[in-house]
Amino acid sequence: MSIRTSEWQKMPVSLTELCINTTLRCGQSFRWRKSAEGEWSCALHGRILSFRQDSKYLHYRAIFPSTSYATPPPSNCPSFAQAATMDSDDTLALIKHYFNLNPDLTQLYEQWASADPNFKKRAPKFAGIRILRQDAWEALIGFICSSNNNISRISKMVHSLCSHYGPLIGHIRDEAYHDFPTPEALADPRVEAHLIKLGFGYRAKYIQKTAAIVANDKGLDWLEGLCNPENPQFGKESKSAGELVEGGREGYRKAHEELLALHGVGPKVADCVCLMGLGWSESVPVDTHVWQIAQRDYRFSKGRHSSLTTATYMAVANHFRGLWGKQAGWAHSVLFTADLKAFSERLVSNVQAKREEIVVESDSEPTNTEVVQETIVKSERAVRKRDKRAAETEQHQVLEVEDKTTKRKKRRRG
Ligand SMILES: Nc1nc2[nH]c(O)nc2c(=O)[nH]1
Repeated sequence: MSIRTSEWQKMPVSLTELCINTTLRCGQSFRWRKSAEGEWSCALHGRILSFRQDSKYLHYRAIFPSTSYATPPPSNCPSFAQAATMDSDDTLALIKHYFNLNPDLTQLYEQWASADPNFKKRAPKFAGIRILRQDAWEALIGFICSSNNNISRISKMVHSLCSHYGPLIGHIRDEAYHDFPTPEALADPRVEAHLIKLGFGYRAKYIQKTAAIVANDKGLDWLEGLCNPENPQFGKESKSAGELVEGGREGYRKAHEELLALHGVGPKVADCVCLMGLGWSESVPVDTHVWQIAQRDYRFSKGRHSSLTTATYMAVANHFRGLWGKQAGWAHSVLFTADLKAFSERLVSNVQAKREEIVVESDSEPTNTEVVQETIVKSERAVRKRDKRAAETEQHQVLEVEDKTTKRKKRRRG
């Protein structure tokens, strides 16, 4: 496959408004790869996008496959449906959309800091953390992979999904870049067994079943129709508001509720999809980090909210919405990112807040507490039972492997 590479271009943007080193690796999108030369790359909407950043500019380049694809691009692929050629290059529009560059982050920071003394104290100054506007489908599958998982393992899983099931776009320095797979590509019943072999555990079934619902039953338009009408998907800006879900709090609630019906989607996963894939900026995903922040800094450790039940999940999210306003999801991601171990030394808060000893490491295997908390907040009993059985099966498989390995070692030792 031959490729066509555009020249490097640049657009002015300050690090306070956007920092790609933070935004691309803080647990929102799991597909960006950074080269030894400091270049970030990912296949997006039928091209490979690459970025470098300095204090004044975001430098970008797009690599397009030539018109002769090894396999024809699927017309139903969210990325390919609007894939551009170099001749109709919409790369700048895609970048502005993807990085969600309209909201003024400096102004938002001031608003959050004046409403919330804890935000003022803890938030890293000039961090440039923005909420990405990802394709709804990619966000849905990425966050199904995220359940009881850490960022580096989620990234490996998503990379594996793309390289096995996504269309090949091209290579950079011999490294292959695939776009995100279509719902149809993941809906085949054989996908589940293959993903189990690839190490997805109980998430394999969720991915295949959710893909089958989207591909065969509800359709991608249904999923994309759950978007905030103020923040439609890339290339769908012209859709009339009547065809989309209503805006405001009701629209967000409806989108959240509909997502909960899918396999592998609990309240936290649904909120991540609402925030990062559907443009509902008031959505606040309450995971272990956010729950610990709420306990440590917002008096959620005592009384009726001492454990993360569904009611507590709602109370925490509503508390933050009341405090931070319409873009509460953006504010949450600043504190969430500052709490990740990978960032805790690099992002220094206003008062150089010393790290707490009990930081949950995002890049380590989930602790029992994390697993239990994610299970508790599943809203339906049936979902809870199904999850537990699946998790136990995975645990059994792990134990079986460990058991066999121990026996083998013992035998070798004689
Ligand atoms: N509350 C949040 N949970 C997350 N998990 C994940 O992978 N990313 C996030 C996030 O931004 N917020």
